[in-house]
Amino acid sequence: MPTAKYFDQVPAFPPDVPLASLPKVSFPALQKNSDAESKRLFDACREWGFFLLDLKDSNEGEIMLHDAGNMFDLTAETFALDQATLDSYAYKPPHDLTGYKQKGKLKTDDGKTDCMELYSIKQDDMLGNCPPRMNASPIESKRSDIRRFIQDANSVANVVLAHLDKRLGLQAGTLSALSPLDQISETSVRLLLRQSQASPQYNCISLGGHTDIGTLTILFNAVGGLQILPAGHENTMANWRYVKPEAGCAIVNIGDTIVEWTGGLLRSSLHRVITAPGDQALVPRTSVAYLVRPRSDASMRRLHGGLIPPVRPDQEDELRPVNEWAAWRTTQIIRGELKPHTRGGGKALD
Ligand SMILES: O=C(O)CCC(=O)C(=O)O
Ligand SMILES: [Fe+2]
Repeated sequence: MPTAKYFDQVPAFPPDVPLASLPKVSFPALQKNSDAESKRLFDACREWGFFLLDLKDSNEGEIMLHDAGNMFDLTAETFALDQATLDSYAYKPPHDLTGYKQKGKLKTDDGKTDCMELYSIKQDDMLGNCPPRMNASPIESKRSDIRRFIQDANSVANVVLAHLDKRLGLQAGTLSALSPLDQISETSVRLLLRQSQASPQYNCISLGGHTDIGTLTILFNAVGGLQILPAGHENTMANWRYVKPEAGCAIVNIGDTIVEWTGGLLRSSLHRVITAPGDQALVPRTSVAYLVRPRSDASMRRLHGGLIPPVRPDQEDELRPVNEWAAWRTTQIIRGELKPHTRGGGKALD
């Protein structure tokens, strides 16, 4: 998450909860093109589909952490608005996910409903790639901070994508060219709030199990509650593992789109948010996510080259445009016709 300042404001993460042993990848080492760090990144994307990205000791990384702090402050300001005002910016699923989602709109794995408030901000709106939308007032007044967060998060994402290009044996720049800042996409900044609980219900699912639909996600949080279901494990309460947020680190995860593009080589892991552990449940839980989606004219078709296995004669190539595929998948999940599960992590070509 952001800087240590935000960790100092919340109770400590308890020592006695089951943790996902996520690899921690050094951003400055990736910037210096360390081959060992690049390999660790790739292995993490295949095994877990998740890793901690340590942004400290890098100028660009420290700026990113500062930007994320601004987004934390924006999250607090936005959700402090009264309910009627927030409701006037309500999102319109499945095609327009920009705006406010109140709690209780989504089904969780246990048949109940979620308790997470979300506000999605459209990248194209902030960058001027589309006619401006009217957002809640704290967002309107912080357009330049949001723009800076987007630009810096996009640069961080591109460092990660460049290493994935290299490890996959794709031509340099292949993945970043599929989500450039100057082209229309569904990329968004998502502000999330789980309110505090006076008498915590530790088994309460705040946001149901899902995989992220896009390319990759850069997530910042200071309070725990994010959990991953490790690959090969049945979806039972006992099998989920907490991710422990660390000061100076972002949490990065691979989305379904890269799984499709790589023929299942990289993993998109099932994750969810549950009540924060220990005393952390007593304070509001804020998170900020930069959700990278491909440019709207891209397709879900498998990429060619390098380690990516070609489509076999018994397989059907996925040819749908990215947004059509995303709307189809979102609708299927909302209707309960598809149960999200971990995807990818398959074998590479030798
Ligand atoms: O709040 C979190 O830690 C995770 C949120 C998440 O998974 C999402 O927004 O897709
Ligand atoms: Fe997610």
